[in-house]
This record gives sequence, structure tokens and C-alpha cells, in this order.
Amino acid sequence: MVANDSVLQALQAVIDPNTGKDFVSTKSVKHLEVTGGDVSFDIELGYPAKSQIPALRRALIAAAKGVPGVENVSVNLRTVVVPHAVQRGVALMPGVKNIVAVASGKGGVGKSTTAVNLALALAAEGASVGLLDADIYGPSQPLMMGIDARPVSDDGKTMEPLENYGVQVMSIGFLVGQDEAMVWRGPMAVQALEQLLRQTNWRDLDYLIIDMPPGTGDIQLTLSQRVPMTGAVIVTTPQDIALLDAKKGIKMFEKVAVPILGIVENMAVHVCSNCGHVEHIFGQNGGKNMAAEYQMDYLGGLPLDINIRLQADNGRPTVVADPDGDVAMMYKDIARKVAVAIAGKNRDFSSKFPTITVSANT
Ligand SMILES: Nc1ncnc2c1ncn2[C@@H]1O[C@H](COP(=O)(O)OP(=O)(O)OP(=O)(O)O)[C@@H](O)[C@H]1O
Repeated sequence: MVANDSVLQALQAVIDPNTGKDFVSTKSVKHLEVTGGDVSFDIELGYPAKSQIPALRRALIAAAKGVPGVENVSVNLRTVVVPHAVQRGVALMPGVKNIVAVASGKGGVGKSTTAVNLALALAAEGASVGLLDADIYGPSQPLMMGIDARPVSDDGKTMEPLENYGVQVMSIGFLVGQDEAMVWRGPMAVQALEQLLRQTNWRDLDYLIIDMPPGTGDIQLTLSQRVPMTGAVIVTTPQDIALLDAKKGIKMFEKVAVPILGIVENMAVHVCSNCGHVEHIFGQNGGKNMAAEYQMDYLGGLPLDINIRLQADNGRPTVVADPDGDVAMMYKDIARKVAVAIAGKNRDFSSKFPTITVSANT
């Protein structure tokens, strides 16, 4: 007779490489059933991990089979992404569980390229993902996502997102000419971006990635206050670190109590396309040091690589153009860290509380 406890004890030896903890102590083991020599259980992950599931399943089965008396093991691993807490006083949006802002202290650091590859990497791992291009100064997502169309509205009030590579997309660039959006002043830009966000019929998203306008001005600050954000990812380049721009971005999110999920260092090293020689043009470890200084996670560094630009410009960003290549793996690794960081945050319980209505007793 095999005891449930013996199985659980054996499973504790399997460490989730993403969280560094075992599945039993994170309460990810569900529905454990032991009947004679047959063991079955589910593992519920809080983040998408399609590519890792076969290896995890093998490790869990091997661990359970190590218990004397166990003959057959059936494991079902699945991902359940839940909504997590956002800024106090800001309500979640229907159909969107977690919003992640991708921001930068200044323009041109590769924020949009990082945002699109992160969105595609999360989708590749099995999540339901949306991408909102809020970059009024250079909406590049239509080009990078290979979408040349206008959104349709069935009811005259809301718009359907466009879709490619399994990601739902809305961009300011679908609706207005670039020179038109560029000249918008603060309040007008915020209103337009909020409408773009809230009047899109996002369909059941685990994650909505927002490609923020670059910089830390009024528009960015107001959006970070009003949009229900689970967290922010800051994209920097080594020069950006030197100029303190990235630090301004960090301060902005701190001011509005949006947690920073980590820092991505872009164009950190140059890889020679002829000889493969790796060169740290702007010095080594800038991003890592900054992350340590601010007690934040360093999510990863991307090289300055001509293919990243060419693939994005051709409407097939690296994660779809070369999904098993080194660079795609770097984006996937960063995306996984982002999702795991989100899974570790407090859940949103706002919908669980009853609404209290105060009425006058006359
Ligand atoms: N790691 C990289 N290697 C090579 N080129 C890159 C890399 N990251 C981004 N680029 C290229 O650099 C340019 C700027 O990138 P991107 O548009 O993503 O920056 P951004 O920070 O979003 O800029 P903006 O502030 O204008 O929106 C683009 O042409 C892009 O293809």
C-alpha cells in the first residue's frame, strides 16, 4: 500500500528550475490520487512553460516511480495564469489578467523590439497574449508584427484587435498617421492611448504587453498611474545607463507603485557578423550593476545583432523568424523570468470583495 505522503516526499526532490523551489512546497501538486500501485496527479504552473513540460514530466514521473510499490504514474502539467494585484485604487480590465509595461528612459534603445519579442515568446510558451503599441512617437508594431490592416468595429464603439503569430495587436499606428500622433500634447495623448487600451475587445488575455512611449514625461507618468499594471520591464542600453535615463524610468514606476519586474539590457555586446568575435563596446556588466544597485532583477542582455533589426523590419521578429536560435532563446528566457516574477506576486482579490453600497435611511 503506497501512502500519499511517500509520493509527496519523493516529488519534493524535483526542483522547478524557474522558481528554484520544489512543486510540493509551492502547492503546485493537485489532485494526487494513489490507488494500489497507480499514482496520478496534476501540476499547476502559474506561468507558461510549454517547452519545458516534457522534461518536467519525465523528472516527476521518475521521482514518483522511485517510491517502492509505485508501478504506473500519470502526470498532467498545465498552466493557470491568474490576475495579480495592480496599483491601489485602479480596477482591472475585463478580459485582461496581467498588464506588463515595457518602458525605457529614452527613445531608440530597442524597447519596441524587446516588447514584440517578449510578447511572441510568451505566446510560444502557450500563453494568451496581447500587444498594445502605445508608442505615439514611433508606432512600429504594425511593421514588426507584419500587419497592414485597419481594425474593424462591430458596434461602432469598440474595436477588434488584429492578430498575427497568435498575438492580438492594437496600435496607434493602425488608426492615425505617424505625424498626427507625434504632435499630441499630454492630455490628448493620454486620452487617446487610454481609449485604445480600453476600447479594444481583448479576448481573454493572460498577458497584455504595452509598448510604452519612450521617456518619463507626463504622458508616461499618467499612463502608469491610470492603467492597471502588474509590473514593468525597463529596457536599457549601456549608454542609457551611463546617462542615467534608465534610472529615471525606474523612479517613475516607483512613484506610482508599479513593481519593476526587471531590467533588460539591449545592445550590450557586439557580435561580429564575420568572425563571431564578441565585443563589449560600452563596457561590461552595466545592466547587471544597475540592477544590483536598485535591488532589481537583471532579466538578460541582448547583443547588438543585425539580424534582430532585419527580422523585425521584415515583419518576422527573431522569436518567430528563428525560434530555436540563440537570440530567440535569450528572449524566451527573459519572457519566462517575467512570467515567473508575475506568478510570484500577490494575486488580485478585488473581484472577491463584495461591493458595499451606502444608502440613506429615510
Ligand atoms: N539588439 C539589437 N540589435 C540590433 N538592432 C536592434 C536591436 N534592438 C533594436 N534594434 C534596432 O534599433 C532600432 C530602434 O529599436 P526600437 O524601435 O525597438 O527602439 P525603441 O526604444 O522602441 O525606439 P522608440 O523610442 O523610437 O520607440 C530599430 O531599428 C531596431 O530594429
